[in-house]
Amino acid sequence: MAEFEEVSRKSKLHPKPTGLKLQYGTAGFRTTAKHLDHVMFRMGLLAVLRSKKTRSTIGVMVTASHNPEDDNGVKLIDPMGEMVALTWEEYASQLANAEQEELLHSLNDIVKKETIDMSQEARVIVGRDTRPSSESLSRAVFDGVQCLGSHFHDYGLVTTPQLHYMVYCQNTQGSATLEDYYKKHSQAFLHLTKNAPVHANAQRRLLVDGANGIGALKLRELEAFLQKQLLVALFNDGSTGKLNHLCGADYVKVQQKPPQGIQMEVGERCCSFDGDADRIVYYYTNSDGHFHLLDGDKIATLISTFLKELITEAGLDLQVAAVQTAYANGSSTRFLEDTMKMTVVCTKTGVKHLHHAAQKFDVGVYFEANGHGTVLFSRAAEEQIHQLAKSPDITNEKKHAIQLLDNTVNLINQTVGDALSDMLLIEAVLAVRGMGVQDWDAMYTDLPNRQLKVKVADRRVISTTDAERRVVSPAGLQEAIDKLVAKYQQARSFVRPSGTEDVVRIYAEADTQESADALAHEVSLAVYNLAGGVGEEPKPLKL
Ligand SMILES: CC(=O)N[C@H]1[C@@H](OP(=O)(O)O)O[C@H](CO)[C@@H](O)[C@@H]1O
Ligand SMILES: [Mg+2]
Repeated sequence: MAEFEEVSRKSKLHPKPTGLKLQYGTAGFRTTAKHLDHVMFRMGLLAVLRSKKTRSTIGVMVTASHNPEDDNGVKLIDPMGEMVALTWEEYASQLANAEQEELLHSLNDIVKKETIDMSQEARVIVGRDTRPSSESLSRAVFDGVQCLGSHFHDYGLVTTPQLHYMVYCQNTQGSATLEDYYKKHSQAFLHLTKNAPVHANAQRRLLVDGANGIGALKLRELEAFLQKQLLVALFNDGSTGKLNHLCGADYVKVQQKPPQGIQMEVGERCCSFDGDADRIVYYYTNSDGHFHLLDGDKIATLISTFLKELITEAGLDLQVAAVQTAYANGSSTRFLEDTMKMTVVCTKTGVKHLHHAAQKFDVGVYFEANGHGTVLFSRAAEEQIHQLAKSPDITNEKKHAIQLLDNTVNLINQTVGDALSDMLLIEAVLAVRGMGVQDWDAMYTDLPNRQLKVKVADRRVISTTDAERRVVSPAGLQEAIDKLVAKYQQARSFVRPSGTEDVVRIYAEADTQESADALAHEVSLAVYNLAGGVGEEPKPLKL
């Protein structure tokens, strides 16, 4: 095709290392930054095709989220701000893996399969995180877009959820600025909190660990819109430390300890973002120095309880459901089902699965235990809420509830989990309900748990079923896990191959930390022995 002449020329400037194979994984491509230039160029090309196909603006985000600073990655964003459709993930892998001389063929193949009208206009928007490699990698994306004769707009440094939101706005309102994003979310926050009770616990400042990343920069920008209604003390703002190094949401969740670089007093409310600010976890230490983590499960519980109460108070008939993965703490599932009488759905790991499951309800609250999540309102539910909020003839009590609910809808970034918007929502709920972080923590007590990783020769030998909660192959592994679990009280364990790292993940929970650690270790030995472990045999954990 004539359109591809320029691609042929330019692609030589972005050569693919021969033989390198990459997969569009759970959250896009992710690997060491030096292997990604050709991938970025090609994702620029693919974004143009996707834009032509959908006749909409498509987003390309350059980030590797919580990975180390030297890694990078790229995620594609579909027209309504959601993650790119599954078939296009496959095209992405196909295009990224085509050897240099196969590139045009591969491109043509996608054009044919998708019957793309190449004369259709395309528009691509691009954003990036603060990694040193991100700027030049985003230039490779621009090159890809331009050599198919298309336009791009560079949003520069933005969080992943901000770019998702920009894509959504471009395709619904025709324009989008970061200022719109800050105004919309901060106004909803201010409306929600303006009449909140003055409560000693809720008044204190919030300590934020910015993971030395983009979230820190963008929090500073957001702060200017908050009229001092939220006092933020920002740590790990990127001025000295390394991105995600000994800090950030992933570190805090997996290590179950505070990040370095934060100065927290007993009982102070703290939170951590991850490297692209699409995850958040909260924590505090109590007077005996004990660290308390309030992860995605606790966040989901706080938010769904709040929404459910407001919906009831407003007299609306809307079903609130929670969507979790197997990593959700068993106590949270029990609390939601038994105490809150809510429908709880369990999906496979990866937010796209949770997002799709949440779309099936009037109000779907979805969170991964690691702190990535948001709330989805069906179009009809949102419409009902907005209409009732405008209605003049309702009681004062209902009016109060519906206005809170209406502002809550406006505060939520429904396109994807968003650390900034989730943070404002949590802060608003705590303020409105006059709750401190300990009150929130006391809603239920987490079962002690442990996550481990085991390296095996080929993690694909492990296949799972029942939303990854049971192993199908290799033979005997599930039976071994069942036997080990039966030795402990309130125990649960499962294993699955990671979608982002070359490891098998082990999860265990039980009535005590000792039991959870012992179970996790025994299950990792079973994996090592039955699924082709490599390297040293897993050792017991030292407490
Ligand atoms: C246990 C865990 O936290 N897994 C993470 C991790 O996936 P794995 O497939 O487990 O590597 O990265 C995903 C992308 O960020 C995230 O969606 C998921 O929750
Ligand atoms: Mg992230």
